[in-house]
Amino acid sequence: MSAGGGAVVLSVEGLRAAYGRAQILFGVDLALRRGEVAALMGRNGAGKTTTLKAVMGLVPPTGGTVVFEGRDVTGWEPFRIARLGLGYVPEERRIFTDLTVFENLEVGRRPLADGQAPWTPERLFSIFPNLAEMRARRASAMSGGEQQMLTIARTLMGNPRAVLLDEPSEGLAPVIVEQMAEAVLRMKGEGIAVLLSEQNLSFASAVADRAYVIEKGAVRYEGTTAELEVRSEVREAYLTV
Ligand SMILES: Nc1ncnc2c1ncn2[C@@H]1O[C@H](COP(=O)(O)OP(=O)(O)OP(=O)(O)O)[C@@H](O)[C@H]1O
Repeated sequence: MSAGGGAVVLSVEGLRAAYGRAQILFGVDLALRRGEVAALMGRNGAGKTTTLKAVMGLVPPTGGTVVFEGRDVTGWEPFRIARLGLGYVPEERRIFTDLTVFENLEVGRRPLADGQAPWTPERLFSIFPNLAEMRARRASAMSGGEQQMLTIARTLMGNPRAVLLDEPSEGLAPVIVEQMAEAVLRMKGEGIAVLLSEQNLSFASAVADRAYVIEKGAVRYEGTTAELEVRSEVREAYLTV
């Protein structure tokens, strides 16, 4: 599938996945271009999380292809895909609660790919200023939203070129949602391509250039988030409850 614009970093074609006998994805097509933020939208149970997991190899694809930076990684083990430079931040937080913010970041450090400026805790603190203020704090003493930011920051310590973010705004207080949006935009500013799953159109519009709307395991609509704002019939069909 051609996405137009910049070079395609991640290309997903006809992706199928199932949990046992329950088929969930029926051929998902999407592309993420270099340096863009794209939103994967859809109602609860539409298949957003399953799409991200199937891309990452956490759920084995039963059909279709996942190509990352020109390499067919379909069904590879997740750690191998991550090593190629595709980061993944699940909905549930993955941090060490007994470690401080700074220590959690250090634990995430990975050797970098050729020619990339490596992330350091100091560089990350400029993207996540709220984490800078609590660098010596144990993660167990942080709010859920702060832990979510730390999870993202720790993923960046692995120097990914693209990141999959599963529902980054879910369950966060409005002020933290704003900080999260700023952090996503700063990631984009650093040249990292981001594919995030999202139910909330206002968050998606704030951060994403384009949106894919998924329902019953297939993409039903693709367009800019600005277009989605005015296409009420699409929102009513696939987004509003
Ligand atoms: N481990 C699992 N075993 C069986 N079915 C599952 C499993 N995980 C998810 N499902 C089912 O797959 C479908 C898609 O779920 P998925 O989590 O991908 O949706 P989603 O769009 O991310 O929604 P949500 O916003 O609720 O996370 C749902 O019907 C869900 O019940």
